Amino acid sequence: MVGVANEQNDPMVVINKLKFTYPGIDGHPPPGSVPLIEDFSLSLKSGERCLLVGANGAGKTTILKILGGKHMVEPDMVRVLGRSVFHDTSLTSSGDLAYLGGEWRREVAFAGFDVAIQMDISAEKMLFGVAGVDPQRRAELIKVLDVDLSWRMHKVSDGQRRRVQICMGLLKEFKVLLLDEITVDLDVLARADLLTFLKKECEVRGATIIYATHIFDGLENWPSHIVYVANGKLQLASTMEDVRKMSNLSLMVSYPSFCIDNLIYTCTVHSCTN
Ligand SMILES: Nc1ncnc2c1ncn2[C@@H]1O[C@H](COP(=O)(O)OP(=O)(O)OP(=O)(O)O)[C@@H](O)[C@H]1O
Repeated sequence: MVGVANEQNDPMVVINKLKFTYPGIDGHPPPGSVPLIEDFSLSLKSGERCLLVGANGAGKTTILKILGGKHMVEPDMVRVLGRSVFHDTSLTSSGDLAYLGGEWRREVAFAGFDVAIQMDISAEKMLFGVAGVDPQRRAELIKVLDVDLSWRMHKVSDGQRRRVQICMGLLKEFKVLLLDEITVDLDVLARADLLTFLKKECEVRGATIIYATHIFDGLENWPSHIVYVANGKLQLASTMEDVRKMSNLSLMVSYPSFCIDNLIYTCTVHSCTN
């Protein structure tokens, strides 16, 4: 039985031989189905930043959703801060575990803020309407994300709306943050500023971040770990170049020298169509 994490020493996130199959209409895995995720293990400590990479449909979002407590798995397969995320909802309601993904309304609600984004409301009202936030942190985030407080949410562009979303999702001091490609709508400068802020959150506050992305631009010095999620057989790599060769991801071709010291975990992720 795994206890509650002592954040100084214990891993913040532990995935232990994770196995997962999407349930069928009766709530159970269809007979004979191959698990989408199998034998996936990963452990991350305070301060670590993990990139989750892989082709479309590889299972990155599924893994983040499991980590965010949205899909039930055996309690010992996934622990965040020493607790089972699916069973211990205080992890998310307290803001210790935050999830920022593609769908605004749901993800923000999931992080504890149930706010309708498209209504006629100002960015200021949204960002100052969240209780229990350090005003200095809020001011820093507004600056980092270059949010204009007078923006009306029903009139802004997708990228501007996205900035407010991210700002909202980061207002509380999370311990573990799950990011499912949230930077697609951001321009290059905004993305770089955000990545710098997130790295600082890990280095200064000891937060742990898992970030699923296809965009490798500007990430050369960002991660401490890279996890490559792939269809089919067990994949093993020690550098991003290895990942590039195995995955044939065209985006990585532009970054052949992208390589860090501490790397790649192994896992088996099967495509649903296998
Ligand atoms: N609710 C669901 N029920 C059944 N199958 C699903 C469900 N959600 C996703 N899948 C399947 O699981 C597989 C992995 O999907 P997932 O969204 O985790 O991939 P991904 O790596 O995040 O892809 P992308 O890079 O395109 O976002 C896909 O084959 C997808 O069709």
